[in-house]
Amino acid sequence: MKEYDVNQRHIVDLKQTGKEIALYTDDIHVWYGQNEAIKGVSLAFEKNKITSLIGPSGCGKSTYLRSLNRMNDEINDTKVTGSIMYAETDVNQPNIDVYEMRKHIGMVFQKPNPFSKSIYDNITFALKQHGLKDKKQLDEIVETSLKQAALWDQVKDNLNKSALALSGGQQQRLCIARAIAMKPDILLLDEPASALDPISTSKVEETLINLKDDYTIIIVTHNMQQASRISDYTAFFYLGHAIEYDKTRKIFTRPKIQATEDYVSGHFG
Ligand SMILES: Nc1ncnc2c1ncn2[C@@H]1O[C@H](COP(=O)(O)OP(=O)(O)OP(=O)(O)O)[C@@H](O)[C@H]1O
Repeated sequence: MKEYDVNQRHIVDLKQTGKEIALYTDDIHVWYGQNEAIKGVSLAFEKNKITSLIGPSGCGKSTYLRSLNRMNDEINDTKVTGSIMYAETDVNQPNIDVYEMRKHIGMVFQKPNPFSKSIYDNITFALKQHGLKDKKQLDEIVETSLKQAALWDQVKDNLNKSALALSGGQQQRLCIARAIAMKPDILLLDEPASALDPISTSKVEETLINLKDDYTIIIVTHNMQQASRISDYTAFFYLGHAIEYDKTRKIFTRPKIQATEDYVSGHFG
């Protein structure tokens, strides 16, 4: 089994297959002050597929994920270098309208974070901020997004109820509905099911599998079963590098790198 090559540029692997790429990063580095948390990650994400980012705690998965729609901009003393190519644009350039870009690259966080508003308002808030006023159109988007997030049947008669009265799993699916209401191309999810019970987790997983027809999904997960159940591709992160990237099946059955094998088989450390 091979040792890892920290300079491996996985975008080449996917580009060679001729698949349609929704987003790729080229040599991304992220610093928090003097601490370099991401040390040159080049990965590509195939359109309408789910890619899982896995790896031990502190290896940089969330940092990398957050860099993809510039959420690290919100953290003081953070520097991100390298390119993040989306629709032929490098979204890591300073002149990018981050607010506009996040309409295309949406995010769902680990802990469900609905606004303290009604279910309906949670979904329409950002749309209204972006200037959409037409009630009929807003109603339609609320219905479609909740259906896509597999929540419509449970809440359709209570759209004015507070989102905070929903269960944790329902709140997370509402957050997914809120993200997809903006019709992003790419959905970033940072351990979206880690705070949920097994039944809610499996509902969120089902939702994600169904969403892949319309979205490209990139998910950070600590749950190996989850990665193997839902994702088409998996990238293994280690000490700030993406040291192995492949079809999920291969990562879990025939990884090329010893550290990946140790991690996925639970013999890490
Ligand atoms: N807001 C921050 N400010 C300073 N350092 C940070 C910040 N967020 C993360 N780091 C550091 O960056 C490194 C990578 O952290 P990150 O959270 O990206 O890893 P992770 O793989 O997602 O971990 P986990 O699986 O535990 O969530 C760690 O050394 C962490 O301490």
